Amino acid sequence: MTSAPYTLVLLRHGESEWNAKNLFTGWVDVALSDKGREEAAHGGRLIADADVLPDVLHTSVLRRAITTAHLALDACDRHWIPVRRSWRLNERHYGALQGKDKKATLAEYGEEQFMLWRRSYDTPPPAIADDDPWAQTGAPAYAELADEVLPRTECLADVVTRMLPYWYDAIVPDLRTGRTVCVAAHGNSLRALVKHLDGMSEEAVVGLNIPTGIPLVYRLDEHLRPTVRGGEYLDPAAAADAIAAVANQGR
Ligand SMILES: O=C(O)[C@@H](CO)OP(=O)(O)O
Repeated sequence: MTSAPYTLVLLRHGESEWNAKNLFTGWVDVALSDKGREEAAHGGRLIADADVLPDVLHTSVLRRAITTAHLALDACDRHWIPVRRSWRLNERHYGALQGKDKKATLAEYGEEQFMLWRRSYDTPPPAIADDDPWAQTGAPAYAELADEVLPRTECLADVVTRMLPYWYDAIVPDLRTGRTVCVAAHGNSLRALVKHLDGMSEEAVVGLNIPTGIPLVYRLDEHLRPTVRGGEYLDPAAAADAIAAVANQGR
């Protein structure tokens, strides 16, 4: 059997208020719904039951990931572990689609364009205008980001490019010390990370969806390659249902 010295726990935030309303969210800083808070605490109980207690936490700077991590870690008595946050783990910036209804967007632009924007690897949605109410221009959370680095839209390829430096510079060093690392992030930033871990092609990642609130555990070998491709969901049956629900959003 391949030895697996490193353990990585990926956690997509629980359902957000905008997931519940079926709105494109991206960098808009929405809260968890009550169901999302429940999912987060349940995720923490799954982590405790599977005995993959995190030693260190990395989150995005968006409250739905931060709150999810807090509730999950509280539920498994790991609320006290050190934490680092980075915009590099944020959800994909959804450009001018932020705040738009998914169903209405599908009806207006048709299946092909809708899926190109949602899941194609390298087609970003139209850029958001700086004076759009859902733009992040001037937001204090990004005050340290140079204006030309602050995204106005992103495709998944852009997320891979901005996420990987954080993987190598912040997460990998924690794994290498033998700590169990929890990464609390988002559907598309975790798709970018899973693509990297599993060595997925650009074509294959189009079909990858990550469910909310169900921990996904990767055991990694000495080269940081997964011992099980795709990792292992701590509740595989619930994950399968939730993956189908994410894939069908807008319909
Ligand atoms: O709206 C978003 O930011 C994301 C995640 O909720 O949606 P999608 O799954 O459509 O990429």
